Amino acid sequence: MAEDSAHLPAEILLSKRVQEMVLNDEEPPAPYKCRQDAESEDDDDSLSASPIPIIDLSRLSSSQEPAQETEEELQKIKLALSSWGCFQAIGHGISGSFLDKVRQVTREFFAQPMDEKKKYAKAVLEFEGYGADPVPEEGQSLDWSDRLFLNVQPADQRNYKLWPSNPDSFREVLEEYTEEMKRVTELVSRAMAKSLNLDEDCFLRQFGERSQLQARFNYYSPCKRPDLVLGLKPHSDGSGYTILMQDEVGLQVLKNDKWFKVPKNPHALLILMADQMQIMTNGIFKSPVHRVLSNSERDRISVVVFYTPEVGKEIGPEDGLIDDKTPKLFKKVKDYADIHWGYYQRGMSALHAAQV
Ligand SMILES: O=C(O)CCC(=O)C(=O)O
Ligand SMILES: [Fe+2]
Repeated sequence: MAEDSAHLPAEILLSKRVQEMVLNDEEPPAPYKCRQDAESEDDDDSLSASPIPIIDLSRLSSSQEPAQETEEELQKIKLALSSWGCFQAIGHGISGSFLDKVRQVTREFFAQPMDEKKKYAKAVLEFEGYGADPVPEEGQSLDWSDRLFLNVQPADQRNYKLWPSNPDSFREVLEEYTEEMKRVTELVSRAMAKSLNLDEDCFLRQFGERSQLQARFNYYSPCKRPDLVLGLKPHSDGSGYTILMQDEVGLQVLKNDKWFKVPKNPHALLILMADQMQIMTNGIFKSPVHRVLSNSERDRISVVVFYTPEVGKEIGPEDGLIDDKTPKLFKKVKDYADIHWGYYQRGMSALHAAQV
C-alpha cells in the first residue's frame, strides 16, 4: 500500500491525515520523505542545560523591582533576540495549570475519531480549519503532522464553525488563552522596544489596533522512520513574532548552522521572532529558522500563536534605529505574511523581497 501511495500527487495524499496513516501502520509515502542525511538526532543531550536564553518577564512588570534589575532583563532580551532570535519566557503570569489545560484540550481534540475531527476540515486550498497546510509547490516535501488552524483575534474574524465543540471546554479555553496572549504580546512588544531604547509603544503602533492573532494546534504523530521525515520543515515564520508552547521536545532552532533543541519546560513560553520583527528592527532582531523532528516512540503537541500586524498595514524599520552610519536594510511592506507564504510554499525565505 505504501508503494502505491508513493505515486499519488500531494493533493490526494493531503486528504488523508498523517494520524490515519499511523493508525494503519503505513510507512511514510515518498512526498513526506525529505531527509537522506539521517543525522543522529538522539536525546543524549536532554539532561544538559539548553543554551536558549531564559527571560523572567515578571522582572519587567513588577513596580517593586529595582530599575537596575529591570534594565538587566531588558539587556538580556536584546542580546537573546539579536543572537538567537528567541527566548524562553517565564514569569509571564499564566498559571501552569492553565497551560496544562490548553495542552489537554489540544490532546483531546486530536485523540477523537477521524470523523469527528473532519467536521472541522479545511478544503485542500484553504488555510483555516483542521488538516494539513495547502499543497506546496512541486518538489517540496510534506510535513509529518496534522494541525488545526484558527483565527482568534480580532474577535470578529473568528469562524466559530471551525472551533471544535469537543472537548466541550475547547472554546472557553481558547478564548481565555487568546486574552492571555494579548496581554503577553503587549508586555513583550513594549519590553522589546525599551530594550532598543525606542518609544515603548512603537511596535504596538506598527502592529496596529486590529493586529492579528492566529492559533495553530499541531499534532505530531510518531513515525517509524524519523530519519526520513520531519514533523515540520525548516522555515522562519512570516508573522511579527510567535508565541509557542510544547508538551514534548522536538522543536529545534538554527543558530550558526547548528540545530539547538528547545527544552521541555511546561511553564515556559517560547517567544520566537518572525520575519516582520526582523524588518521592524532593521535586522537587529533575527527571525530564526526552526524545524520539528519526528520521533519513533512518542507523539507531541504544540500550540503556536502567530502575532501579525493588522491586514493592509504598512510596517517598516523603526526610524529611531536608522542613522547615517546605519542605513535602512528593509523597505516598508504590507501584508508581508502573504508574501512569505508564497515563498514558503517554494521552500524559500521571503526576507529578500523586503530588502532595500
Ligand atoms: O511545533 C512546533 O514546536 C513548531 C511549530 C511551528 O514552527 C509553526 O507552526 O510555525
Ligand atoms: Fe514556525
